[in-house]
Amino acid sequence: MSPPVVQPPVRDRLRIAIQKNGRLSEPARALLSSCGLSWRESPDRLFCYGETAPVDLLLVRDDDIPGLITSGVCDLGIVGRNVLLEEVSLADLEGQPYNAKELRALGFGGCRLAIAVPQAWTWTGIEDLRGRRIATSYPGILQRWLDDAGIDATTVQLSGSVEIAPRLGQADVVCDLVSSGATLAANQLTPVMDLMTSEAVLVGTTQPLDPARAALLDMLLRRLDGVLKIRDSKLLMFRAARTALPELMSLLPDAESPTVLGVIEDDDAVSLQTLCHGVVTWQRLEALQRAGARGLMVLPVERMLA
Ligand SMILES: Nc1ncnc2c1ncn2[C@@H]1O[C@H](COP(=O)(O)OP(=O)(O)OP(=O)(O)O)[C@@H](O)[C@H]1O
Ligand SMILES: O=P(O)(O)OC[C@H]1O[C@H](OP(=O)(O)OP(=O)(O)O)[C@H](O)[C@@H]1O
Ligand SMILES: [Mg+2]
Repeated sequence: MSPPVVQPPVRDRLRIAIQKNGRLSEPARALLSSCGLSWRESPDRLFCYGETAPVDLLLVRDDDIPGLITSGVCDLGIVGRNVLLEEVSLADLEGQPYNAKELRALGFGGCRLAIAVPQAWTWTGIEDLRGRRIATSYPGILQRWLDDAGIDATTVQLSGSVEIAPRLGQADVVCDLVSSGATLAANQLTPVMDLMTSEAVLVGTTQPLDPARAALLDMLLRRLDGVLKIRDSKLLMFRAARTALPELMSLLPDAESPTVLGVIEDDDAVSLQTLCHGVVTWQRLEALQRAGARGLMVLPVERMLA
């Protein structure tokens, strides 16, 4: 007799997969903490039980995150867009649909996936890749990009240290992640074309969630939107002559709905407060001061709910 099929119990807690060790681990945790989540560490440090909300964390290799979501083991994940797009591309090349998608871009882990060629080459354009061997850890993204461009080339799949492949004679060029460009330069390579720009993204399933988890996801997205919106925002306050307002406003193109208040016993003066979404540098403050602003104050914004 075959063993009975055991259905997994219905989960009423949300489960988020993040990278265990690596570039995205700390910023991902910090972002979720700033959404009011906290966890109890388990002895194995692989599963963290949500304390302030029924939202648990799973700590894994980043490559495993998309699969954990498509298989329904986790509801959400934080991973580089490059990793998600690779899985989407591989499914697409096989004519399969993919049931996970990017829900939010998170503004950290920025890098790009680029083609880089030996510095000795004179690069004339994408046609130069025809018939070449390209080393990469992203065969799916690369293949789709080559197909779109109608270029026939050979992919040499490597899981790391891709930049060394041309020097070892394994490949002619590389297709790898670039941030500062230091690794390429150290290997005498020059970036010539970008396939994509990447940053950490929140990934979720395209399948409907049960009502309990759907409500938790809604709550998390609302908090996340509030955090992302104000992350680089500051509350700016100053006083000025009423007549100086037009010039001052022209210096604040990123100011959101400024509030202008009257000043007691000075009809010609106003007090202004506004949310600035760009970075408020000393140079900006000095420009405002030259235009007549006085008593300038820049205040951090801790939370915002639309
Ligand atoms: N040099 C870089 N600068 C900025 N972001 C990067 C850089 N390299 C990679 N990233 C981004 O950070 C993500 C994680 O990079 P990391 O090197 O930690 O991954 P990994 O070695 O594959 O980790 P894991 O052990 O979890 O598999 C990448 O998928 C990419 O989105
Ligand atoms: O442009 P740069 O700032 O030099 O960064 C790019 C390098 O960073 C990543 O490698 P990582 O350091 O994670 O090593 P690995 O991929 O071999 O694990 C990426 O794979 C590149 O090799
Ligand atoms: Mg990885």
